Formats: sequence, C-alpha cells, structure tokens
Amino acid sequence: MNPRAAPVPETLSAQEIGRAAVLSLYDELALSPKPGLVTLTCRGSHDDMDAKTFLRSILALRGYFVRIAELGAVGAPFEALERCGIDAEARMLRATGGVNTHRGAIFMLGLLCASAGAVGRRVAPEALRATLRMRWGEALSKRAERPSSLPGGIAARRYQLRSASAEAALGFPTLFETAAPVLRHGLVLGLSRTQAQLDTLFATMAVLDDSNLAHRGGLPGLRHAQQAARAFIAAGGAGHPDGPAAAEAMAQDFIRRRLSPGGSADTLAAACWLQRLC
Ligand SMILES: CC(C)(COP(=O)(O)OP(=O)(O)OC[C@H]1O[C@@H](n2cnc3c(N)ncnc32)[C@H](O[C@H]2O[C@H](COP(=O)(O)OP(=O)(O)OP(=O)(O)O)[C@@H](O)[C@H]2O)[C@@H]1O)[C@@H](O)C(=O)NCCC(=O)NCCS
Ligand SMILES: Nc1ncnc2[nH]cnc12
Repeated sequence: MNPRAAPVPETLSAQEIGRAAVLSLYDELALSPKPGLVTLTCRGSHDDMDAKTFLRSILALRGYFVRIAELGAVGAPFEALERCGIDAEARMLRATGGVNTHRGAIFMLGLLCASAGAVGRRVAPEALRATLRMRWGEALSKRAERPSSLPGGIAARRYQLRSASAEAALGFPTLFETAAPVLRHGLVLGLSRTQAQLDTLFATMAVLDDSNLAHRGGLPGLRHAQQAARAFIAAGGAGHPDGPAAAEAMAQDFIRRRLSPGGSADTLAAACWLQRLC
C-alpha cells in the first residue's frame, strides 16, 4: 500500500452510533449545576420528573438509536425514520409514566444517528450535516410547516420562533455552528469536560429559540434566559473563578422563574455525541 495514501476513515457501526447517543444523554443529565434542568441530584424547575425518570427514559431508548442508525444505513425514507421515532416516543412515555423527558432528543439525536448510519464511517461534523440535509432536508422542511400540537411547537408558532422541526430543516445550525465548536474549543483550551459542557450549554441557550423556555415563560422568559446565558459567557464562563457560583445562582434563578431550557439540553447532548464520533 502507498505509505503516503490518506488514511481510510474508520467505519462506524450502528451499535457504536447508538451507544454514543445513550452516553451523551447521560452526559447531559449528569452535568451540574444546570439552569432549571434536571440533574442527578436536583429536579430543577420540574415537579413531574427527576433523575430516575431520565435514567429510565435513557435505558428505554437504547435500542432506538441503534435501529434508526440502521435505517439510515439502508437509505430509509423520512417516513420510516418518523415511524421509528414515534415508536420510541411511546416507549419513552411507557418508561416514564407518561412524562415527556426526551421527545426533542429522540427527534434530534435520531436524525443525527440516521445520518451517521448513512455515512457509515467517522467524518467531519459538516459532512454529517450535509448528509442530513441532502437525504431528509426537503421532508423536514415540509414537516416544519405542519402545525404542531406540542406545547413547544405551539409556543414557537405563537412567538414566531424557530421550532425544533425548523431547526432540523436547516441542518441544526445552532448545533453545528455554536454548540459543537464551543465544546471542541473548550476542550482544546484545556477546560475540564464539565466546564466545556457548561460553556456549551450556556452558549447554546444564548442563541437558540428554545421553545420550552417560550412555552414556560413566554417571550420574556426566553429573552431572560438568553440574556443571562450571554452574561455568563461574557463574564468568562465556567473556567472563570466565579463561574461555578454564577452557574449555581442562575440555577436558582431559573427554578424561581420555573424556566427550563429543554431544547438547549438536547443540543448539548447532541454536541457531546458529535464530540464522541467525529
Ligand atoms: C418534530 C418534533 C420535535 C415536534 O415538532 P416541533 O417543531 O413542534 O418541536 P418543538 O415543540 O419546538 O420542540 C420539541 C422538543 O424539542 C426540544 N426543543 C425545543 N426547542 C428546540 C429547538 N429550538 N431546537 C431543537 N430542539 C428543541 C424540546 O425537547 C426537550 O424538552 C422537553 C422537556 O422539557 P419540558 O419543559 O418538560 O417540556 P414539556 O414536558 O412539554 O413541558 P411541561 O409539561 O413540563 O410544562 C423534552 O421533550 C426534551 O427533549 C422540545 O420539547 C417531534 O416531537 C416529532 O414530531 N416527533 C415524532 C417524529 C420523530 O421523533 N422522528 C425522529 C426521526 S425523524
Ligand atoms: N436534564 C433535563 N431537564 C429537563 N428537561 C430536559 N430535556 C432534556 N434534558 C433535560
């Protein structure tokens, strides 16, 4: 073999893709402190779910992420992915007693796992994004036009925000242009995984039209969260000596306001998944 030949990217199996999704959902749950979100020791702004609810949900989704990566590998149409996702939502709800823990993560990480399955080997994040848009971008654009009956989707339409479906139809710009680069850059700078993940969560909150925040706090709630996240980053982020105290103060503030950036949490999990696989 020519010693100067470019190395062949290693292949990625559906099992590896799915396993990375499960580990990344756990990364997100375990990150602490988080503003309004559930951690291993805190319910955040939620009365109906805690760490056990999320752990049951994550375990219930193990097979789903592998299955949807397999569907991507065989070139399945969007409708097949959607059916797989809806089955997974039902499995999630059975595991959580009817609580919506990961509907957004099922959608977002499901599409990413299908895209990784379609490519079949480790590639740069932008190549994965291009595959997602090429294969299912048109179907996702049509999907985004359908009115949603979900709290987040209703809020997104009411306040003219970019819903999860609309974000997907654009190839998850917040994930690929903000969250993933912030996580990668933080680790290169020598931040701990926890510090880099916290900066990624806040950088995402600062720019994402998180429909959960709008559903819970209206436009004022969303804008408050975005401004607070921008202030945290501007003050030096998680690596600053005052970072931990500032993050804890924001966690308490969000609980008082009953705010919960669920979409930002899913985007953080997706950035952790990309960091594992790309
Ligand atoms: C396509 C769907 C996602 C629904 O479409 P829609 O566009 O209406 O989506 P949204 O309602 O805007 O968001 C749905 C969930 O996605 C997360 N999310 C929110 N904003 C964004 C965003 N800008 N970008 C990406 N993702 C976003 C968020 O999910 C997380 O939060 C939920 C938990 O928080 P909580 O506050 O508890 O929410 P609720 O329980 O609703 O409120 P309370 O009752 O507590 O007051 C949890 O879901 C997290 O994951 C949004 O909630 C999708 O639903 C769909 O159509 N699915 C079927 C097809 C499918 O899954 N296919 C897979 C492969 S194609
Ligand atoms: N840790 C978390 N807490 C609340 N909602 C979420 N949605 C996704 N992750 C979440």
